[in-house]
Amino acid sequence: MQGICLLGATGSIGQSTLEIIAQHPDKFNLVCASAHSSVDKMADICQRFKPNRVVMGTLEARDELARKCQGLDISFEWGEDALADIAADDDVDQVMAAIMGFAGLKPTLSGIRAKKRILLANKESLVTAGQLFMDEVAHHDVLLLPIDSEHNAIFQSLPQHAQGAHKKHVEKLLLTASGGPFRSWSLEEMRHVTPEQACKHPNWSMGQKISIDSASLMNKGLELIEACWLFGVTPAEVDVVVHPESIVHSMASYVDGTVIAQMGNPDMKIPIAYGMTWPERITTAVPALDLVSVAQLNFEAPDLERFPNLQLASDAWYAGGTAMATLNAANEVSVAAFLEKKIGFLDIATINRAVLNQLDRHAVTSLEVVFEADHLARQATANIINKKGWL
Ligand SMILES: NC(=O)C1=CN([C@@H]2O[C@H](COP(=O)(O)OP(=O)(O)OC[C@H]3O[C@@H](n4cnc5c(N)ncnc54)[C@H](OP(=O)(O)O)[C@@H]3O)[C@@H](O)[C@H]2O)C=CC1
Ligand SMILES: CC(=O)[C@@H](O)[C@H](O)COP(=O)(O)O
Ligand SMILES: [Mn+2]
Repeated sequence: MQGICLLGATGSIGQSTLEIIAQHPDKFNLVCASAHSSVDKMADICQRFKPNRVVMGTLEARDELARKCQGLDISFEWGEDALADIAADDDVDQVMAAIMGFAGLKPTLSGIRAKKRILLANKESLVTAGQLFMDEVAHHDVLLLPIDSEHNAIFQSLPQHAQGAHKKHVEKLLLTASGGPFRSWSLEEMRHVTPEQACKHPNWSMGQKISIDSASLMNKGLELIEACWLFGVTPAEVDVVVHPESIVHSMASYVDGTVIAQMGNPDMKIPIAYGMTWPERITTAVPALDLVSVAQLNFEAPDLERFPNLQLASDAWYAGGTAMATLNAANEVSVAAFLEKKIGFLDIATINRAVLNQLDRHAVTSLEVVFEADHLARQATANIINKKGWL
């Protein structure tokens, strides 16, 4: 029986993980769970799964949850320290890192330091603190399994004994991108899109932030950096390929001309279950892929002029140091501003570029340096957004 700590239990990845746990009660036990403010959703989780410990983002949310769950033998906690503590809980074997954004970094590091199996959905933690993150993984000899569908696909497409930094015979990684809801839209058409339109991903049902990132191709930019850290490559060794059907989840291209791909219906329960049971596999209740009904798989090159975020991510990688934390923070703030209808869709990339160019880059010598870069970039982004006529 594997004890699970589910960070971000009320989100999209959280819900899919709970489905896998519910399908296999003989294999998994929800020991700890967290959410930020979704009290009602968390109350349902508590009633259904009866974890030992639950952490909410604020004291108010914790108190409200505790009131709703009276009679349940659960420790109700709140705040950052408690979040880091549940990831290191003695009864936990695996930590599913599924918090949205930079807020996922500290608790994920806590799970690594406690030598738990890490199921990494939260790409922002690896993007912002990549070298430190991977050093901690190596230092604590931790099993890090990528849950992000593309990275999970690459992991499955690499030779069995060539994970991590070793990529014997592998020439390139082929990272697929759906292209998002505006794949074929002109810049003029994208100028006035609403958050509702941008959140309508053609193939995946996901949280708001990652849905906007998919629409602006910042998700692919973050994933490019994520792939570099996970598999020990540079952006020059990763080709982004737009594949509107999201059936091929990514590929590894070998020196002899072989390309190995992982395919499946677009449902996150597949990579989640894979991570939870690797090197074994279990059933997921996801329908088998019917290639005859899919009929066509299309591929095209990404358009960096209409989707400049992808180029910005590559630039940030090559700039190195805190540049990636800066870009990520700028993007988190600009996406939130777009969702609040304070800025337009195309402004996201314009602001991201301005912040990346404006702030100094520093070597990442400690976690504090990353947090400082994140803080400064959030401030700079908010200043740009609040400044009238910033364009
Ligand atoms: N959804 C998907 O299919 C995929 C997601 N990912 C990655 O997984 C992560 C989660 O994505 P997704 O599930 O879509 O996101 P959601 O927005 O659906 O869920 C986010 C979860 O994080 C919690 N949360 C939000 N802000 C904070 C915070 N400041 N502190 C603590 N907890 C917080 C939320 O709690 P509350 O509900 O209370 O707000 C919720 O439980 C992201 O990093 C995303 O990029 C990667 C691949 C695919
Ligand atoms: C499910 C998943 O992993 C998402 O990151 C998904 O890949 C988003 O799709 P695109 O960013 O390719 O549109
Ligand atoms: Mn992905």
